Amino acid sequence: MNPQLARLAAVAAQPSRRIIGLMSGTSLDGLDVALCRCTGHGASLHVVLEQFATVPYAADFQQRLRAISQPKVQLEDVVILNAEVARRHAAILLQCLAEWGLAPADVDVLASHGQTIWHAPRHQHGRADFGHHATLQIGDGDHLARLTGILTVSDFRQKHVAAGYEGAPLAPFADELLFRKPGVNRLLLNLGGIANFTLLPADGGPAQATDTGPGNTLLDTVARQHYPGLAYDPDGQYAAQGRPHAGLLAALRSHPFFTEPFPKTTGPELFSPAYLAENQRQTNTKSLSAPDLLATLVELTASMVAEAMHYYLPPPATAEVLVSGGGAHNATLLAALARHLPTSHLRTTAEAAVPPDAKEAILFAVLANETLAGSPTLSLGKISLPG
Ligand SMILES: Nc1ncnc2c1ncn2[C@@H]1O[C@H](COP(=O)(O)OP(=O)(O)OP(=O)(O)O)[C@@H](O)[C@H]1O
Ligand SMILES: CC(=O)N[C@H]1[C@@H]2OC[C@@H](O2)[C@@H](O)[C@@H]1O[C@H](C)C(=O)O
Repeated sequence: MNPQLARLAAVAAQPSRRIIGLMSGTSLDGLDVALCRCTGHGASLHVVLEQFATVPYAADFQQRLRAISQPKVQLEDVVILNAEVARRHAAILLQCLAEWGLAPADVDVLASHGQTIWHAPRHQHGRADFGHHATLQIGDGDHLARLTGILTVSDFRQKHVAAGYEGAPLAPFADELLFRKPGVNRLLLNLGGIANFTLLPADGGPAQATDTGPGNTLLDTVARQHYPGLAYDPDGQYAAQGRPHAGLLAALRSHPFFTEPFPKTTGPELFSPAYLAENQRQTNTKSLSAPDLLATLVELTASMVAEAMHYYLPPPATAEVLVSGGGAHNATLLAALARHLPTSHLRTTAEAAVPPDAKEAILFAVLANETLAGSPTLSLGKISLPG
């Protein structure tokens, strides 16, 4: 037997595994690296976050990732970035390990999401010649395994798509294991580039999950355009100085995504700078001040989260809302959510001992753990041997 297969079987049979989750999300801000100790699996899973870092991308690399997530690109650029994302992620990971005083041999498994460059659920591509969902993440797992020497599980979304789902959100698989609290409606709200949530019903019913629309992606676009040198609106301070523009908000809310049935997923392909610019053109709001624009977008994100939540949990039902993702730092966005969800209790996932910035990277560590050690009904991801 190939000794690497024996090692794979041994890691899968261990009572616990040290797994590094890597997540690069739709905000393109950097790579989240979560070193997790995963003990057990399924209902008996216990996860301890041993280390966490977000390593920001250099501006030029960020710009190239943004440029590749466009409808028309040079195929060669995609091919090269597939290898380059993996190489950069491997270098970042090795750097983190060195800073944490660890060697690759101290880690059992690498769980890598890669970078989504295009997400095409059926409702979004609408093609008559292909009636299925599709999505593409780059940053190849074989490169990661070879460059780090660590057994790698990657490309988690394709099996979900093959099974007839949209490839996202994958969060409910881990949210179920990490956050279920009997007798309480728990809503795990992730405010990344795109906003998505998992509802874990109080009655023990199945987890429900959906994307709700933009999270920070358009807020970041406006911050970058109007405040040179800023990547986002720090703590929502500029949005707090503005007032939502009712006409623009109504136009933004008229996007067909918002009338698609739940559950649904999307990406920055749809909620792009072009969508914002076109709605500003139609509503004569091109000269709206940056604070007013930001306030309008905060209102869009918050109202769409509330609308989706109320679809699954009509008032007066209440929920404990546990927020994660970078949007958890945007005080203006959190205040808008609190206004739209007056009967719910808004907290961050820190409430359940999961740091909000680390949650998505932990998710992929959990998914890899389940693939290796858990039930065969949830074996997402491809396995790459390092040799
Ligand atoms: N201090 C802060 N104030 C306001 N916003 C912030 C702050 N810190 C981070 N953010 C926002 O969070 C974003 C990054 O969030 P996160 O890393 O959760 O997104 P992501 O994982 O890339 O997205 P997704 O979950 O959609 O894939 C930043 O682009 C910014 O908009
Ligand atoms: C296709 C894709 O990359 N989707 C991401 C994105 O970022 C947030 C939201 O849209 C969510 O649906 C998903 O990520 C999380 C980790 C998920 O799958 O649960």
